[in-house]
Amino acid sequence: MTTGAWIAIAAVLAVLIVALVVGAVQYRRRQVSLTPKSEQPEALGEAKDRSGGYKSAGGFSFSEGATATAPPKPTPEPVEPKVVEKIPEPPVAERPPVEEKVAEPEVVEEPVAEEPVAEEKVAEEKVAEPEVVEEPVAEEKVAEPEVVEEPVAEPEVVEKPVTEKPVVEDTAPAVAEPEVAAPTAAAAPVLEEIAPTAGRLDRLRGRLARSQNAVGKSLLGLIGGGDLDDDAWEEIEDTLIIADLGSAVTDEVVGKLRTEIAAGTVRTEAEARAMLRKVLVEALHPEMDRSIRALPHDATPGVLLVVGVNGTGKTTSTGKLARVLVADGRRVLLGAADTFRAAAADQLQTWAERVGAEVVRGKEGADPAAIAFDSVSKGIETGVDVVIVDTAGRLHTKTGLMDELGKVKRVVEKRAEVDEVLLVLDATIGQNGLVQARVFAEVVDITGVVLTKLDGTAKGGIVFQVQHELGVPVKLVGLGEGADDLAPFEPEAFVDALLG
Ligand SMILES: Nc1nc2c(ncn2[C@@H]2O[C@H](COP(=O)(O)OP(=O)(O)OP(=O)(O)O)[C@@H](O)[C@H]2O)c(=O)[nH]1
Repeated sequence: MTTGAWIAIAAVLAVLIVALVVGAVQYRRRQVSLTPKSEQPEALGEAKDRSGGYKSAGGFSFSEGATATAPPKPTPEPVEPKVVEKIPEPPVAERPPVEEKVAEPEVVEEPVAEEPVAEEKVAEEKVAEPEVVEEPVAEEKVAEPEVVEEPVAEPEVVEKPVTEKPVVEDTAPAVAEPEVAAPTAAAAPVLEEIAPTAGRLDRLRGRLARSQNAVGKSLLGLIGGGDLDDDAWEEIEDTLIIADLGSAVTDEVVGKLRTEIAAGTVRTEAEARAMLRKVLVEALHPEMDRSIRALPHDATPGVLLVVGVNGTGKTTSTGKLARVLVADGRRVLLGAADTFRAAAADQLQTWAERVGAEVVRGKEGADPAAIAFDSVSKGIETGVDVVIVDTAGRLHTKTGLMDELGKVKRVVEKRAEVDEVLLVLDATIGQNGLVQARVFAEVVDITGVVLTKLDGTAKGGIVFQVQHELGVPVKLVGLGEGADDLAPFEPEAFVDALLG
């Protein structure tokens, strides 16, 4: 080979070596530049912020609790022994998926996982380790069927549990059953978009108007019709009674209307309308504080108890309220203390998952007070802004209710002050709702009322009566089965809807 040929080969080799070196350097650079990204993916940041993106402009009014209900108690450390015993022990197996932890670092699940089935431990221990989302045990199987029926309002909800809980293999030892954890572990929670909370009552007003402004129209027709004789006044009274205002409020309203008419200030239809509006708004006591005491204070979360008879819309209203709070940027924990119906906890859990709230639940039949206690304990431990406890509302006997509900409140107060006790009433049952309200009011200090199903009745007048009877404000109204069909109650807007 000639010298020239050698030189050519050497040159080619040199070029190859240089190319290899450059290639290696670039490859390493790429590796290095990828690392930091993988360590802090932006997506994670978003997932961690459960309420990010859901900020709302307002509409609902939240405040700090403090004075309304029973004054905070000293907080004795030891938990009631009974409570402890009933607390359902979470099977270690139920651990939530890894992604969940990523999305919600504060979530309690971690500690739970490390916990053996140490039920016999001391009370305090349990208190400190609320079992998040688990309930194996045979009883659950029995309750299975209910799960299927429950998700009336949210089809997707239903599917999860159903799919994951294949009619429980009757034989296997329930305790180890993984299906129990299914709903929790059920895939990465897809946070839903929450409808703007501002101006909700206005937006939902049509639903009220549809069913109720017949009342307003008839009143306007009578009052704006000129001279009012006794028959006309009687008809006005009947209209108000039929609309469920009750005799006391009806008397009050009619009395004021008579005074106004006698003063001769009402000469036109517009004036009649303005006068009627004023009298009805006054009867709704617009001066009452309707803010929801859900904000944290004194380093503890706001604590709300939601009470009411089963079927009135307690769980649904709890879920809707959680959505509003999350939309307001709050971290929410829901306590499924309605252990009377197996599906109720699943239902609540689904509501929570849809907005990224935490849940504390126990198995069916567990002591509601224990779950309520654990919920508040966990809420304090994880530093959430508000804990909402959905209670069971069996109304078998007044005594039973007294015992159960009274105990729930007492036990919760060992950990934190109860800021708000919301009584959920179904507007469609009219007078019966009032009877229920009286019973509950005797058991716990109701601080506010949530009137549901106002979209399905022409008897919105129950609002007047409930406030008059209980002396507490209607704070929220349910206007549909949709997840965001909950609105703050505003007397003026309500009367406007009534008058059409
Ligand atoms: N139309 C209408 N339906 C409502 C409203 N609020 C709740 N509901 C429906 O009422 C039914 C009962 O609601 P739940 O929340 O399960 O009632 P609950 O009081 O928790 O009953 P339990 O879970 O048995 O304790 C469900 O079908 C809800 O969708 C409302 O404002 N309007």
